[in-house]
Amino acid sequence: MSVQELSIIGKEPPQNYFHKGSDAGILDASVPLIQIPVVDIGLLASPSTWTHELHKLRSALSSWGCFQIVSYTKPRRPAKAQILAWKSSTLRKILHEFAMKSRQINEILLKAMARSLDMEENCFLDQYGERALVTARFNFYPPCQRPDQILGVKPHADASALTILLPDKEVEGLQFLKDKEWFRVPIIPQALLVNVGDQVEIMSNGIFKSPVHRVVTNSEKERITVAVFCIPDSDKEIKPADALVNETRPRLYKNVKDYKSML
Ligand SMILES: O=C(O)CCC(=O)C(=O)O
Ligand SMILES: [Fe+2]
Repeated sequence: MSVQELSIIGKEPPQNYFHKGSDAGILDASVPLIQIPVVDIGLLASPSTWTHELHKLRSALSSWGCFQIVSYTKPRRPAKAQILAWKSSTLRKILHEFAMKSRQINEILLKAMARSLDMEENCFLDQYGERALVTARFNFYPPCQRPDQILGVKPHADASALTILLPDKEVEGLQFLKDKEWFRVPIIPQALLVNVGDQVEIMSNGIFKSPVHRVVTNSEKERITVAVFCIPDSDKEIKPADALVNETRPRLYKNVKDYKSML
């Protein structure tokens, strides 16, 4: 029987679902809120508006490794793809549009991240390659009777370059680890959550952190999220950008290739 079915009939999940880490038995859904900025992706598009957003981006990524994005400032003309996304009705079409949009967001953000470190804007994107992969994972967390002992997802860091998460509109659950403490992500309507994955940590020579995160469960409500993993071309060598290696900041990572399958 699946955990979803067990949850419906009110039974506990098998033992391997019980959290056994150092904070086992005290899983806390009410940890402090994360202090990360909301970046307006529309403002990242032009030199006249990007300075403040780049500053926020750099500080969020070097401390937390994540931030939220919104698009309050609309592009001058809505892209055709955007209009299509509203109108299309089948999951296949919507998912395709979402993947395409995620690819664009990934590109805009990798350029902005390079600029925020005063580097040439294609520094990260060039490593990314032409045959990059966008994979989406649907996460369904059924209500769980033992939220104090059972995690939805165990602590991990993502193997992607960037991860773009479409959070649940009503139910919190995602938490990030910083300085050995857990912080929860609030629900911000219309926002996407972006976190750095291991491969951007490598490219940035450790300046941007790939944060450890986990998902706690809820006793009453189910939670659904879609995680989009942006993954570099498996033929491309990923390495710390030359401009970020110097005498004061030695190279911290070896070159990696097809990193996702190395794990
Ligand atoms: O569901 C979430 O909030 C996050 C899921 C996650 O971390 C993952 O799929 O890698
Ligand atoms: Fe994750």
